[in-house]
Formats: sequence, C-alpha cells, structure tokens
Amino acid sequence: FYMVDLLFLQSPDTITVLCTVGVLLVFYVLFSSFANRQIKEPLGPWPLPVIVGLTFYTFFFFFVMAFISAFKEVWTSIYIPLVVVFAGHKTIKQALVHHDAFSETEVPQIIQDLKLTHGKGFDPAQPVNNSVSNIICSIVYGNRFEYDDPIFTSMVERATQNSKPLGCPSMQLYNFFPRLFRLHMCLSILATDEVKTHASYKLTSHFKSDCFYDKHIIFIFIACKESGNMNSHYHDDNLLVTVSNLFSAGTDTTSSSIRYGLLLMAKNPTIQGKEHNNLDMNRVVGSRQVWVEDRKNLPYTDAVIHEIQRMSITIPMILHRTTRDVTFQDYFIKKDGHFKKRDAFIPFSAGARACAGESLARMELFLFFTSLLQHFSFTPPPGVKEDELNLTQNVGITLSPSPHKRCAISRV
Ligand code: HEM
Repeated sequence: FYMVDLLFLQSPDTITVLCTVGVLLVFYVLFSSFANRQIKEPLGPWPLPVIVGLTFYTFFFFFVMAFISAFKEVWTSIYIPLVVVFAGHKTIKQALVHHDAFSETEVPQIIQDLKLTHGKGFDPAQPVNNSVSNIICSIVYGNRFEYDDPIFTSMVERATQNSKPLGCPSMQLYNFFPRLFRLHMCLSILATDEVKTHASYKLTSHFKSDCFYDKHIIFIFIACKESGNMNSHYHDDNLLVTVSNLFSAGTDTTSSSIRYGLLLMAKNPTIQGKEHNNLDMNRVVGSRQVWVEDRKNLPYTDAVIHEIQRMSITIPMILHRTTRDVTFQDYFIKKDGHFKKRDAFIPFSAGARACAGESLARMELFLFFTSLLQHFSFTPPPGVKEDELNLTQNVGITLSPSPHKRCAISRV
C-alpha cells in the first residue's frame, strides 16, 4: 500500500516511480511465473501486469499475435495472461474437433426490390438484411413477415445494430474483466431485451393465428417443453434467448458476407464478368431459378464465395473459456483460461461450439450471390471508379461493409 500511495497519492519523482514499478514487476514475475513451473503451460512472453490502454490493445496485441503465430502454433498472449492462441489450420482442427423453401420467397423478393432501383445508386444493406432475417423468421416462427411490418423492421434493425456494441473494445475487455465493465454490458442487454420482447409478442400472437404449423423452432421447443421433464432446458427463458440468439447470429453475419461479396464484384469487374460467363454458359441453371443442388455444378462460383468469406473475415475474433483443465499438444491450459483461434480458413469455426447455422449460411450465400449475379451486374455509382470503392469494414462483433451506394444493372 505504501508503494501504491507513492504512485498515486503523492507527487513522486521519476526514480521513485520506476523503482516502485520495478519492484512490483519482480514480485509479479516471481509469484505468477515460478509458482506453477511443474506444469507445462503454452510458451509465450511473460504477461504484463499493467493494462496499457486501448491503443496498445488494438495495435500491439494484433501485431505480436501475427508475429509469434508465424513461428509457434500454440502460445500464451503477452497482453492478457489468460489468452492462449491457436494458430494454423491443423492445430485448430485438432484443438476443436478432437477434444429450398426459403429461397422460393426471399430470393425472388430481393430481385424484385433491386429491379425497382432501376440501375440507380442504392445501399443494399436494407434489402439484404430483410431477406436474410426473414429466413430466420421462417425457421423460428413458421412464417415470414412483410418487409414493412414495424415489428419486423425493428427486429432487423436491432439484430444488425447489436453487432457494434458487442464488438467494441470495452465489451472485449468486459469478457476478461466482467466486474469492471458491467455498465456497458447492461446497455447491450437492454438492446437484446427488445428482440426478446418482440419474440415473446410473436410467440403469444402465434398461438392465436391460423398459420401455426409444426415445422418451426417455437413449436418444436414447446412440444419438447410439454413432453414432461420439468428440469429440462426447455423453458420460456431459454426459448426467448434461443430466438434472439438466432436473430443476432444469423442476420448480420450472412448479410455482411453477401454485401461484401457484391462490393467485391463491383470493385473487380473482371471476376464479376467471369462469374457472369460461368453462369450464362452453365446449361444446368440457364435462366431458371437457382437451386442449392446447382452448387456442385458451379465450382467457380463456389471458389468465389470462399474467397469472399476469406477476405471479409465476418467474425474476426472468437473467445472461448475452458470449462476444465485441458492438456493440448503437451501444453497445459488452466480451467477458465481463454483461447483465441487463428487459422487459414474456417469461417464457421469447428468443434462443439462451431456455427450452428453453417449449412443454412452456406446455402444462403450460394443462393443469394448466384441469383443476384444471374440477374444483375453490380457497378459503382456514377462518378465513382472501381478502385475508389472503399473496402473498409465497420468493426463490431462482426465486420460489415461500411455504408455506401452501388448500382444493380439488370441483365435480363
Ligand atoms: C456467413 C455467415 C456466418 C458466419 C461467417 C458465421 C460464423 C460463426 C462463427 C465463427 C461462430 C462461432 C463459433 C465458435 O464459437 O467457435 C458462430 C456461432 C454461431 N452461429 Fe454462425 N455464422 C454465420 C451464419 C449463421 C446463421 C445463418 C445462423 C443461424 C441461423 C448462425 C447461428 C450461429 C449460432 C447459434 C452460433 C453459436 C453456436 C454456439 O455457441 O454453440 N450463424 N457463427
């Protein structure tokens, strides 16, 4: 406490401060690093005992991660002592794995919406968000909304806006220091609550409506709930959280990837031209509606979508917490330790906590991307050159293209 007093309450000279910090560092290193030498923890520089601010967080943390990952596949982060980094595709797989009904409505709808722009500049965020979100509605509620339904518009807005506060630096810090950053979390919980309220409204109104049929999540969930076991996970709170999670996990991710793909097409007319030729030459598809099965006959399109996902890095950073002590590749990772996966390319992650909507998302990406390119050429708005199109993304829990206009010129 004397040292803390020296540092913060008095006006110490530089030598006193340096000595104090030096002594603290020695104590820290002695206690934290030598106490557990019997167990082999992942290699890495000694963590700093002081948090040095967000600039450090953003630049230095990522720079160091990139540098060390080039040499070591498993290591401990310098910045946050609990983070262990897994780098390399093989390592991540080893760590994680071993231990057309919608398209019939939403795809034609977005094509129609884009035709109404008559080739003029527009921001595709709204139409793409609507289509993708309505697919989640079909899965969850068993029916779709009209795009101008105020409940629907507000749910879509919330699902897309939540990404920003959930991915901001203070929220990332909250993951590590929950007690210190409770206030920020409260703000985000408020945002999620709005989605839950709507879900709950829809839930009750559904029971009164005629279009209640047995293929959607709410119905199945309630059927499981009523099947008897009072202690099961099938209770109302869980249902609302599941519904709101599906909205937030399934809207901004897929929509951002599709929009980034269209932006890349507008920026790279040569690739777009090849994709158009590929679709036009493909006798199987022709001018009819694209189906999921067409994917196996369109390897070039598949490759373009993979490249879009690789470039867009829709979910850049996922943190997990180990629920028990784990030994991985001879290294010991403590219970409650975090790890961050880095890899060449597994956009949906892998293992028990991999993306629950991967097959749906892959289907959506293929159907929307292919159908939109079948009907339109995407270009920058008048007066903007291709190389002036800005690829910078908005940072949140997802990365999404910054708002901007482009033109959809009809091809048919
Ligand atoms: C291009 C689109 C998408 C991408 C890139 C993506 C990516 C991811 C990633 C990286 C994770 C984290 C996995 C982990 O924690 O290791 C995740 C989790 C999840 N995703 Fe997706 N996702 C997409 C679309 C969707 C869709 C359409 C849905 C559902 C309707 C969905 C539902 C979920 C859910 C529920 C989780 C949480 C799984 C869990 O924690 O057990 N995602 N997604």
